[in-house]
Amino acid sequence: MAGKTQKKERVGILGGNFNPVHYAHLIVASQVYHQLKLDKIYLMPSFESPHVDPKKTISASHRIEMLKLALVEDSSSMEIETIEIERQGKSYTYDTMAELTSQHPEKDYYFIIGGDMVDYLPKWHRIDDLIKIVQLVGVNRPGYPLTSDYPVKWVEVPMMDISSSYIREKISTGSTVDYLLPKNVIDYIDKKGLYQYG
Ligand SMILES: Nc1ncnc2c1ncn2[C@@H]1O[C@H](COP(=O)(O)OP(=O)(O)OP(=O)(O)O)[C@@H](O)[C@H]1O
Ligand SMILES: O=C(O)c1ccc[n+]([C@@H]2O[C@H](COP(=O)([O-])O)[C@@H](O)[C@H]2O)c1
Repeated sequence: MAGKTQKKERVGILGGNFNPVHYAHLIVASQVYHQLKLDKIYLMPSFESPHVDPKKTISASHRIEMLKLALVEDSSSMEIETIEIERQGKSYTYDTMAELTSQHPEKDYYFIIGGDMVDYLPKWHRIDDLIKIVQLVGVNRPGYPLTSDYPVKWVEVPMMDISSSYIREKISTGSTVDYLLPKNVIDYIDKKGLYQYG
């Protein structure tokens, strides 16, 4: 229609290793989706998170399977973005978001990070370019302050001291992880014998 500007779609991206996905990831994604009134949220598994030892990460196919299981009940607001898995190599967020923003100029991107990650922003690859193409969204995480020298939009989520490393450690010592992640993901981990040895 002449003279009418199309409203840009507002898309949130929660990047991570998801090794494995847990309820804090899902709650963070859902809270940001609702509080910022976004149109969609993508959970984006990294092939190799820049600050994570690749030896401690299981295969991308297992991580994607677990994400699919976690989203079976909510595929309307949340989806999986596999661009970094397909690209392989180190998953630098600037590289990914530059590719996505040039493929989708009709979208505005909100890149979500937990409070623990905010501290590391000065070390991120091309951070000064990244903040020109996405809006960073920070969510609180127990033990981390809600401040940054970068333009971070803060969203308050219920505090949850849950992490993938805690879950991996509990599984390797035979302790329960019930209610920390979806039951169908726990069943998958059991069936495939994942994380048994730390
Ligand atoms: N409990 C939590 N509260 C807030 N943010 C979280 C929480 N757990 C993870 N996140 C955020 O989700 C994103 C993806 O996290 P990631 O997949 O690395 O999980 P993790 O639980 O931090 O893993 P690990 O314990 O292996 O480091 C990151 O931005 C991280 O800060
Ligand atoms: O681009 C970077 O330099 C960079 C450095 C650290 C982390 N990231 C991204 O931040 C997200 C969360 O990282 P992590 O280590 O918690 O999996 C994930 O998408 C990573 O690719 C990106």
